[in-house]
Parts: sequence; structure tokens; C-alpha cells
Amino acid sequence: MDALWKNCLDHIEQKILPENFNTWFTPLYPCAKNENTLTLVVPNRFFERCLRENYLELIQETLEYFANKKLEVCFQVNGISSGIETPFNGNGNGNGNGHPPVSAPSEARMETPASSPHVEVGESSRTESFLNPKYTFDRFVIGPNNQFAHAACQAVAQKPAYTYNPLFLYGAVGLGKTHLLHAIGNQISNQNPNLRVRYISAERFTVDLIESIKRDKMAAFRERYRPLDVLLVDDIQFIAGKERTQEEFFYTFNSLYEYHKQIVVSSDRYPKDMKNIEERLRSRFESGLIADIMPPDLETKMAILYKKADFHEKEISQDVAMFLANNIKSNIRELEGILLRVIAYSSFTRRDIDLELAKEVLKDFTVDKNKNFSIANIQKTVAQYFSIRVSDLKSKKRSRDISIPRQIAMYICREYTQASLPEIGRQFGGKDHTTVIFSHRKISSLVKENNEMTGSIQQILNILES
Ligand SMILES: Nc1ncnc2c1ncn2[C@@H]1O[C@H](COP(=O)(O)OP(=O)(O)OP(=O)(O)O)[C@@H](O)[C@H]1O
Repeated sequence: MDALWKNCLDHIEQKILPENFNTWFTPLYPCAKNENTLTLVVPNRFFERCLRENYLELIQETLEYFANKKLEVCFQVNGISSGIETPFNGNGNGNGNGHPPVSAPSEARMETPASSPHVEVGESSRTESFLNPKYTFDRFVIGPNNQFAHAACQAVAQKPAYTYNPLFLYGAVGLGKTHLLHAIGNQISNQNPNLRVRYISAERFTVDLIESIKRDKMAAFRERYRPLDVLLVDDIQFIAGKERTQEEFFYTFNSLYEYHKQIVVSSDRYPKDMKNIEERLRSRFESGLIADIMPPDLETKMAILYKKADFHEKEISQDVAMFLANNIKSNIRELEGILLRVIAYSSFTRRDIDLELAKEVLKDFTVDKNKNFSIANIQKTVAQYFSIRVSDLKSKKRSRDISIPRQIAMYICREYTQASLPEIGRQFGGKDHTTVIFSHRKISSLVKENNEMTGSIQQILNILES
């Protein structure tokens, strides 16, 4: 495992800029390998997300070359494995030419988001929008919180464009929207391989659009979407405030709808709560069926734990399931994370999975999660990092040297604390919660394209976690 990873690192080092290699690869190390999977330890969730978005493809291609077969990459955050369902191109990523992968498209995207005409970002978005074969209906646990959404999705999958069109899936973070979108796509593709089904996140759609405009390839862009039979768009709230994307999405929507093609979108808010979205789009979303997914109750959380444990060929007892389910509020991604940590811990320590072990793991998990991530501490660390005062962060000053750190601090508060939006706003000198939403959205989109910004946030998180 170590030798394999070392070969990969040597190769990747040749492919990307030294500063990026140091930032994103030096802290990585492998902790487990089995026949199909290599698990890499990453310092935190933010790091993992950046790595996935920018380097996952390169890592997978390189691993495939040196291992001589396809290996799935999982990530473990400080011992919390969160890469259980790593989406990958089930059709194979290898370049198939017998040479180590030579391109790092995501790298180029990260370096020069706005000035690299040779970079096939559209291409990359296409490869990243494959259906994940693991997200199927039979792996989805139905409970009172999601049975309506599940039934609506199944109806759509059985008869696309027949019952609910569009279908609008609403649910908070980590409650299964993406899973259901893929499940629809997988079922339709299995039932009718001739239908053209495409899953895409709204963010990828936006990137694809921007690149197509920049490279004067709009005809090709439209060709990619308009002949589809089924379009599944994840996290549609991302297009709020992006006029050109909304316009193009509107045309795509209309063209598909007119030809009786199925459209399903997911969002973390209801259409009526989506700000900065054109009225004509909002009314399109409202014209179909809106199905919501609510947080799971205790029994559903336990059923999910049993199912996920079974998938990993482990058994967990009722008291362990109840204990974990009781202690993780609602985010199912988090529930999966803790389960994986329990499984990993039991295997490293060669102990059975019992209540005592679960308690030990949960204690670390909670400490890790909450350690140093109070709003006050985040403000202090961000202020120190940018050499400004905490009072500047709370002030109304709008100069860039203050407003950017303020937005970064709000972003970290939103991502890493349980504080509500109004509470975060209050602690920043009585700002409105919409300012927090705006900051979070702005920084979220910037970190996807700006290497300097991601580097700074990563360093701040390192300080907070140390
Ligand atoms: N009912 C369920 N049964 C089994 N697994 C589930 C269920 N709901 C969610 N999950 C799992 O939880 C994880 C998070 O789900 P998913 O990514 O679909 O959430 P999401 O609502 O799209 O979140 P986000 O808003 O962050 O995109 C996935 O691994 C998914 O398989």
C-alpha cells in the first residue's frame, strides 16, 4: 500500500505545481487498502472536499495505472471515513493507453479558472456527471420522513415524463436528495438503456455554461442538454443570482418540457424561499410536484445504520444502533461517517463492535467536531490570520481587506458550527442572516476556483484544529 502510494505521489508531483503538491498531497497518507479500495487520511472535511473537486480524477487515474486495476478512493477525515460513497465513473477512468495519466484537468481548472481555453472543463464536467451505481432505490431506506419523496421518485423512474414533471425534491443537507436523483437515473437507464439520462449538479452546469460561452461553443453546449430524455439537476439553488445560467437553464427546461422529457431538480430550499431566482423559473419549479424529505426519526436512522453496516458486511447490535442514532441529530452523511469510524476502530483495535466501543468513538468524534470551532474562536483565528481586529469583522467596514475575511469567517461558522444563520449574523455585529447566506454562497463558489482562497481557508482550519 505504501509503495503504491509512493509511486502515485512521485508521478503526481511531476504533474502539478510544487505549491499545490505541498498543500494537497504532502498531508495525505494511506491508511487502508483492500481489493477494491484505497483509503487516504485527510486532515479535515474542507480538505477532502477540495481534493475531491480538484484532484480526485487525477488520483484515480494514477492509482489505476500503478495498481494495474481500478481502485476506488475513500477518504478518512481524522479517522472519520467519509468517502464511503465516492462517486466515480463506473465506466472506467483509465486512459487506456498504457501510460501513466498525463493530464490533470482539474489542476488546470484550479490554476486558471478564467483563462485556460485549452482546458476541457466541459469535458471534465461530463465525466463528473456519471450516475453513481451505488445510489439505487434498494439501498435507500424508506421512513415516514422520506416516503413521499421516495414514492414520487419511483413513479418518475417507472414512467418518466408521465406523472410528475418537473419533480422538485426539497430537503436539508445530507438527507438523501442526491441519492434519490441517482436512483431515478439508474433505474431508468437499467429499464431502458436507449434513453439518454444525465445527472448534473447545478454548479457543474454553470461551469459547463461559462466555459462554453468563453470558448464560443454554445451550440455544443445545447447539444449536450437538449436531446436528453431525462435531466436530473442537483442543488439547483446554486443558480440563484446567476442570470446567464438561469436564462440558459430556462431554455433547456422549456425545450425538454415541450418535448415531454423528464426533469427532476433538487434543492435545499423550497422554490418560494429561493432568493435571486427569476420568477419564470420559480413558477416552472412550482408547476410540478414538490416532494420534501424531512429529517429521519430514530427508527429510520437505526434502519439506515443496519443497512449501511450490512453493506460493509458488519453487524451492529440494537443498542449500538440506538446509541449512534440518538446521538447524531439528522444528517445521514454524518450518521454514515460515525458508523464507518466505528467499523474502522473495531478493525484496527481488533475489538467487537459493542456499546463501549461506540461510546469511545463517539466521544472522539464529538470532540473532533466541536473542538475549537466556536464562533468567537473562528473570528479570532481569521482576524489573526489576516492581521486585522475581531472588531473589524464585526464592523460595517466594506473595504476588501475586511469584507473578504469577514465572509470567510462567516463561511467557516456556517460550515463548522451548529449555530443558526441569525445567530451567526448576531455575532458579527448584528448582521442580517441574509448577509451570512450571501457570504457563505460567495466563498463556497470562490473556493471551487480560487487556489489562493482555498489555501488560506485550509490554513485557517489547520490552526483551528491544532
Ligand atoms: N434514506 C436513506 N437510506 C440510505 N442512505 C441514505 C438515505 N438518505 C441519505 N442516505 C445516504 O446519506 C448520504 C448523504 O445523502 P445525499 O448525498 O443524497 O444527501 P443530499 O440531500 O444530496 O445532501 P446535500 O444537500 O449535501 O447535497 C449518502 O451517502 C446517502 O446514500
